[in-house]
Amino acid sequence: MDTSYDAIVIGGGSAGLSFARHAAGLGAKVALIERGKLGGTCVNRGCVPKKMLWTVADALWRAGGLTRSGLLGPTPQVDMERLCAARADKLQSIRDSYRGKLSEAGVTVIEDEAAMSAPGEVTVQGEKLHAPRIVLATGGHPIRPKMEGAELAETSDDVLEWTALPGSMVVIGGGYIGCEMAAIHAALGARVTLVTDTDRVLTEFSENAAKVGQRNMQAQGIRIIAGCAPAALRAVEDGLELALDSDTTIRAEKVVAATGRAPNLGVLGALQERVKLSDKGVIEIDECFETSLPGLHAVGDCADRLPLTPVAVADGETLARQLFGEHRDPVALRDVATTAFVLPPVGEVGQPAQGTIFEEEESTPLAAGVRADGPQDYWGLGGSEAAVTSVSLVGEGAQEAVAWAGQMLLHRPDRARMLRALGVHPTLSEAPMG
Ligand SMILES: Cc1cc2nc3c(=O)[nH]c(=O)nc-3n(C[C@H](O)[C@H](O)[C@H](O)COP(=O)(O)OP(=O)(O)OC[C@H]3O[C@@H](n4cnc5c(N)ncnc54)[C@H](O)[C@@H]3O)c2cc1C
Ligand SMILES: NC(=O)c1ccc[n+]([C@@H]2O[C@H](COP(=O)([O-])OP(=O)(O)OC[C@H]3O[C@@H](n4cnc5c(N)ncnc54)[C@H](O)[C@@H]3O)[C@@H](O)[C@H]2O)c1
Repeated sequence: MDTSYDAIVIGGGSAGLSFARHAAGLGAKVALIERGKLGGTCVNRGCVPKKMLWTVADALWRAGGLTRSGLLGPTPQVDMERLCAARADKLQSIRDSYRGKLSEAGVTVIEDEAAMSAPGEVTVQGEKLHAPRIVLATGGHPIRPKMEGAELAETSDDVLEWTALPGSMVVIGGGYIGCEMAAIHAALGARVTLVTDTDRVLTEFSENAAKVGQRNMQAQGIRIIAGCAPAALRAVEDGLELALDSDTTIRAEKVVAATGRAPNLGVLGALQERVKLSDKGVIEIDECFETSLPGLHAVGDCADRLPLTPVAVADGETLARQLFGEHRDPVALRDVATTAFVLPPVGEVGQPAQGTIFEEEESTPLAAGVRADGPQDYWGLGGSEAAVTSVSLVGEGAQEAVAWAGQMLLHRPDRARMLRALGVHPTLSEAPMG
């Protein structure tokens, strides 16, 4: 094994893969070290398997809502064996494609656990490797709530490997993961309760969009208990019992903790003392993704950016260009579009905290896919008449539309200019034009 490189990247997820391929493409000699499966969280236990489940859940949910509009026939059933096989094939094909791209780019891939042994030095498989630039792209892991019996709860890592669907489940946490897991499994037929310690779900989104999202989840049959941090979890004969307080308990087959994630920092060993963390507990970085330890960079979920795949991928490429090509500024986080895959999705881009200048709730049922019992749609524009700075959407297709809305926001349009583009009728896009 070669022991000297221009850069060593630890972690083969979205950020690490992007850095390695781009740095090697710019002529650098790069080693990538991954202890698990190539592709990391997004490919193996995040976005991709989640979206596969969501797609099946969405189809069932749509079909259910269309019976009153005349869609009849046998109710579709989920065959978990087929779904798991399709998932395994899909994930393997993505991993294979990454492996091919790394090999084409000339990246040395080492599949084992890496540890930093000194600045500029990484130990793997008993060998010491050296590089003037070490890049941490180690991602994160789910954290459990502080309560008695928390170890009995499963996490999104487990849920995305389930081979059978539960009849009932409690989800703790009302963030992206909690809401997505709740909406998907409710559509797949489980009786779902979501318990969160905040006063509403999806607090990362603007209040009114999130409230519409929450009402849609309730309309799906999900029981939402807000403002509550459960006290204890214990095993009972037919499943689990979650104590909300001293008097109230809920029983369910499965309990899922979706109470946040923390960065994987074990790789730092004794060097951790020299690497500054932000208030959020992730690695603090400067404009060049450099940590407080010179020559050590961090990208993706372990760093203080936004824990989203497109950001991890863009930051990996930006750092590669900064180190081995021409300087490029990191993408501005204010312009990153995002979506919670509930039913229908809640999407947002920009800075909604700057105030709302236009809102419409419950647009025509036609826009909601001709469902007689259509869920509520929502359209919100934020900013000022002179400069629209955010778009919030709830409705079918919001996950696609919000990205294009983000393209418009890059040009900082005034409201009149933004509304000059007509929406397509009958779709979610036409609401703010009317
Ligand atoms: C359930 C779920 C759903 C999600 N859905 C979406 C979505 O729809 N859209 C979206 O944009 N984002 C989504 N995300 C977030 C997205 O998955 C992450 O932002 C992204 O995967 C982060 O990539 P990363 O490269 O920083 O980290 P990771 O993908 O976590 O990669 C880090 C890698 O480092 C490896 N590693 C760690 N320590 C070591 C070590 N010491 N030695 C060697 N290797 C090591 C790990 O094995 C891992 O493979 C989701 C996340 C979850 C959990
Ligand atoms: N669709 C997507 O793009 C997508 C999907 C999944 C995850 N992600 C990314 O992953 C990140 C992590 O997601 P997440 O949902 O794990 O974390 P999160 O921090 O967004 O949500 C955690 C939720 O759990 C609640 N909570 C924490 N402790 C609790 C307790 N003891 N009792 C009750 N509630 C409690 C919090 O108030 C919060 O609502 C997100 O910020 C997001 O960037 C993105």
